[in-house]
Amino acid sequence: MLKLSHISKTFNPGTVNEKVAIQDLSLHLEKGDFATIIGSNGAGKSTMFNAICGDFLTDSGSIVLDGQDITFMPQHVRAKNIGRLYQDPMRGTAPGMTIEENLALAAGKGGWLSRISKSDKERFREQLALLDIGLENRMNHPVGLLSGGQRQALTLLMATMNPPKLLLLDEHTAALDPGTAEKVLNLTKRIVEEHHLTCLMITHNMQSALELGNRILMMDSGNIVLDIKGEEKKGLTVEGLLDKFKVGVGKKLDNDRILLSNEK
Ligand SMILES: Nc1ncnc2c1ncn2[C@@H]1O[C@H](COP(=O)(O)OP(=O)(O)OP(=O)(O)O)[C@@H](O)[C@H]1O
Repeated sequence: MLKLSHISKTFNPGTVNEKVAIQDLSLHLEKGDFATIIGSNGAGKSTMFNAICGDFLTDSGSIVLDGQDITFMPQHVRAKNIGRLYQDPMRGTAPGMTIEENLALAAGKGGWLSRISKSDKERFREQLALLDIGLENRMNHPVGLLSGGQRQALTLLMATMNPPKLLLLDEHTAALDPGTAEKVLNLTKRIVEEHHLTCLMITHNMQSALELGNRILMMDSGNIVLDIKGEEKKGLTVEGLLDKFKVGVGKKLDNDRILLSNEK
């Protein structure tokens, strides 16, 4: 479903601010793969997502999504097949518009909000009810009034309403309190399974990295240094995961958000 072949990206080349963010990175995701990604600060995790989404063109390598070479495809065209959630719950929804209007946009009704039919409304209500956070009774409320967790749940629903070929989750629960984060993670798991989505999820939470998905990718210095799946993933503990990183990379996983979250 996704094939990154030898992609590289250096920011500000030839200047004092030159930074090699991605270096000869290759990754092959099968349809339905759900890989969690962990790595040190500045390892290139978000940059890899930006490269996939077409925020910039990579310096070298190719990106193939579902058999189609998208290496030079403009960002807005790729966006039709790629859903993305960010850490900031304020991104991905229009705060001044109602829940119903936001859903209509996600459903592809464009600017024609007057086209929301009775059956659309019913469908939206049913989908919101599945989130199980009471949003189905607040369809006419502006999204700006929702809490961070409610907004992330809604963004997740919107990003997967027309199931994307690839779902990219960039620490999408990091800004939420632990209880809400767990709810949104459970919801993520359910939606990904229901639609058999191919998904990449960056997280600093080692436990989530272990519990969700079928693969764990570890990144360091602009590359994927470990790809853990199958038998190797089964029964792995947080300590075991951190040990693997230390042995594989030759240093401790160094991420300030892991330290702040009181994990090892
Ligand atoms: N647009 C840019 N211009 C210059 N440097 C950039 C740009 N985007 C990213 N970088 C640099 O590239 C490196 C990789 O950044 P990236 O955000 O991908 O790391 P990350 O693994 O997501 O880190 P974190 O866990 O801290 O979010 C960093 O050194 C970062 O400062």
